[in-house]
Amino acid sequence: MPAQARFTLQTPSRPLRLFSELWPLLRPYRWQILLAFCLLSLASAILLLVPWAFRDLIDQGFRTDSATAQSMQDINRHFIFICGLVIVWALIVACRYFIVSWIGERVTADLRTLVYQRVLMQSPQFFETLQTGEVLSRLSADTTLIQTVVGSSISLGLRSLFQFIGGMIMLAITSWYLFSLNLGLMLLLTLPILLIGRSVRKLSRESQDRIADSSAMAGEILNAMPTVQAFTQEPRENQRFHHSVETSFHAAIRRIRVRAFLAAFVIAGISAAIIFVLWLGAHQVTQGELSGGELASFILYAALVASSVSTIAEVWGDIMRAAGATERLLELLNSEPAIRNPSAPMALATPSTASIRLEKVSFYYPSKPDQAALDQISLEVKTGETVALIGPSGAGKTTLFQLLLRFYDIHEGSITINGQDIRSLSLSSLRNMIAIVPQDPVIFSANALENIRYGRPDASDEEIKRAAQAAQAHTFIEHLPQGYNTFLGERGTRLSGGQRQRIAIARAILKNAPILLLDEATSALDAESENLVQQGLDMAMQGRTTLIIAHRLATIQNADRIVVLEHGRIIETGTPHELRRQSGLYSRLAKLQLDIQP
Ligand SMILES: Nc1ncnc2c1ncn2[C@@H]1O[C@H](COP(=O)(O)OP(=O)(O)OP(=O)(O)O)[C@@H](O)[C@H]1O
Repeated sequence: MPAQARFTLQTPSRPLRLFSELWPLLRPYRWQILLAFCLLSLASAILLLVPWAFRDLIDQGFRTDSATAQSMQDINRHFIFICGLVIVWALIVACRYFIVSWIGERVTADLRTLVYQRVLMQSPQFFETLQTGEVLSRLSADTTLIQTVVGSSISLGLRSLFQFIGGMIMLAITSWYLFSLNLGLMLLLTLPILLIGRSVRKLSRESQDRIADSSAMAGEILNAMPTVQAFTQEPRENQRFHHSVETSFHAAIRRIRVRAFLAAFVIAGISAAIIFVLWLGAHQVTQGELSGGELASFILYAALVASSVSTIAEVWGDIMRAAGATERLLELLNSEPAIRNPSAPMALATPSTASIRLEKVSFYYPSKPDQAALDQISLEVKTGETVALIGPSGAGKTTLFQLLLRFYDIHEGSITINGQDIRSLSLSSLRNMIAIVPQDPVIFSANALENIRYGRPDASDEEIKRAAQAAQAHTFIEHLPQGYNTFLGERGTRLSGGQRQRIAIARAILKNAPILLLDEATSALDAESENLVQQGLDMAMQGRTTLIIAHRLATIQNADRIVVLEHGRIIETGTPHELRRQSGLYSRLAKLQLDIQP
């Protein structure tokens, strides 16, 4: 998919702003966050005490003038104190690690659920521009990045920040002169680090986008394997995927190169500054301006500060990377569905019966704004009536079904069910009134029982079997290796086209909705099964308002009325008998299809 066609939405681009947008996700765990923060502060404080204890150990414990039993005891006491500090520190670190990782996992799980919920709310228009593979990549790769940051990098960064601040304070206490020199040099280094960090973020978003591209491509091809193999396009698809993977590799390498440079810059710059300051410190000791213990603790604090800075730089890179991922997830999370529930939905007037009325309906697909898919369509279908829609391919028959289900909103006119505009009903009550057998039925990777139950989740096994019998699916299901418990394979790959259609019909019959939409429901059946299924459908249609799309006219001879569509307009309407007598499209088709003598 070309980059410009990808679904995009304006989101704030500053990393900290992005994280503040994540705050609603973190808020439920604020007590855990507070606890982690306390443990973090405590661990950092303890770590900062260690060089202090060493200073005392060197300056008091190693005094050459008093190698007595007393000084040995002092040394032992100092060592026991340091050991105790380290053990407490280790325990606190373990607790903090557990809590912070827990928060990371929890927030990621919540984020995945939220994004998925949001995606399921979207109308078909959304999926025309965003490939499923890309959504999957955002759900897995992007959320994993955020998990890394929330579950480890932030705590690492905070710990380093505490150590950095604490270390700087201790440096200042130990030797103000050396400290101010150190600080000046470090400030000089900050600006370039921030600038490089910014470019890491841009490159990171780029790299995640390229990964999503290749996932989207793989998703599409894996769904179309039989076609790929039938056209022997495997080498081409391999090549295309290879190219896409290479592009994402190069995008990742560009990011890694900048990060590597950032790491080298930080380590070299900070170390050089510290070595320079230590060199000055060593001179001070020889001149008696600083004690040996003070220089030793200064060295330890400086090492602590240096390692904190390099961790902060590393974490900053991670945060920039995750900011790119957050941006992409927020796009999904903030995307408003094109079709929304009305703010105050009307209750259904009569939920068990339905009459449909279309008045001067015009509709343009969003991707074809200049070409009307339906043009000034007016049609009334009374309760219990069966109306067949026929017409050449592309006439707008399926579109009409999509509009009844409110997958898209019309541009002109109105669609009412029982006199209520469908835009005033909640999406669920509207769609609960309609059972559809689509052109290309979907079979889920579950057994036959569960696949039919999709029509009505609370249906009993008995009801499911009755629906299957009505749809002429019972016999073939019974002959499957484990009968109704047979796993039907992903997307029903273990079923024939006709069998898939019969499962879909059973599902629609089970739903028991007042409106039945059949989109070429029997097109994949042989004449004999078609006849049988037709009987099932005839039963299902009884008392229901039915719209049938059919190319084979033989299947709609019992319809109350036939509506002929062409180029999005109704060109003929009447009973099969009436239309036969006119010299329009229907009678021409009927001559071709129905009058053929064997
Ligand atoms: N999602 C879409 N985006 C843009 N245009 C679309 C979309 N779906 C259908 N169309 C266009 O709208 C017109 C009507 O399509 P529709 O699927 O309703 O035809 P149909 O009568 O059901 O055809 P068929 O008998 O082949 O199923 C066609 O020109 C088609 O190209």
